Amino acid sequence: MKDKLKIADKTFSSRLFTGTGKFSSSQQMREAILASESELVTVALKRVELNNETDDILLHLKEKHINLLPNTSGVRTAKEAVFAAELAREALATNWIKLEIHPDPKYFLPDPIETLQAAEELVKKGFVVMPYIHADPVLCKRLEEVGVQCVMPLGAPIGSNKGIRTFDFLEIIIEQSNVPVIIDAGIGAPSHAAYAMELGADAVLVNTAIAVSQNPIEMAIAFKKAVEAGRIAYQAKLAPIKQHAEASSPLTSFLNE
Ligand SMILES: CC(=O)[C@@H](O)[C@H](O)COP(=O)(O)O
Repeated sequence: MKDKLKIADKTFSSRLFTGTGKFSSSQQMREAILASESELVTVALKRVELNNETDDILLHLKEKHINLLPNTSGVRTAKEAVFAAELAREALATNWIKLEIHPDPKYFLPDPIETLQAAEELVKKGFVVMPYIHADPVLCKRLEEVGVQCVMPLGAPIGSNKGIRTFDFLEIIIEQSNVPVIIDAGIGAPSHAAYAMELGADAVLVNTAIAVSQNPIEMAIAFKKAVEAGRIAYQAKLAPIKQHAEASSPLTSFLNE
């Protein structure tokens, strides 16, 4: 029995969210996403033809269980992000928006000031805001205060596949958060995703590691299983880490007899 994740008015059975970039074809993207059993799939507004019902990407994602999550990737300011979100709401009939403001072309690191400003405005306009941010516990609290529905701190830079490099700060964010924490970006292997879930993340978002794999469908299945395993381990509570060795079976009574 899988436990469910609730964000705003939606409930998810899968805690693996996926992206749509970097696949070698739309058909391959579709097959990998179906194999992942992901129910929340992010699409870059700049990549889809919003007013075209036959847009290739949208057409390949037309499934009852798939919720599309438009993202604002490509915008540089809060003003541009709000404009992009409004366009997406009108064209895709969803008030959900993944807020991404990363003007820096080398590391794509999110701009915290523009993100907070845009989040506040979008919440006031009735959006369910899912902000992509650095693993900054203070910013997470500020975003929560303005009414975002979750936070999406990065594990490592987008597309770097480096894994959970922000570990210490993610732990604080998870400890303090009153909204779901979704670890986004830089997750390069199923083991990274399992680790994120063992830490107590509510979900993870993975794109590059699945899309650029030599076999994206098999990799999507591996990520699905890793996320499930990590979640079960988190719920079962991991054994505490000890500084010294501790025998796994009792030695004393055997030696004393
Ligand atoms: C913020 C952003 O763009 C990420 O959601 C990205 O789509 C996923 O990151 P990876 O490509 O590193 O998995």
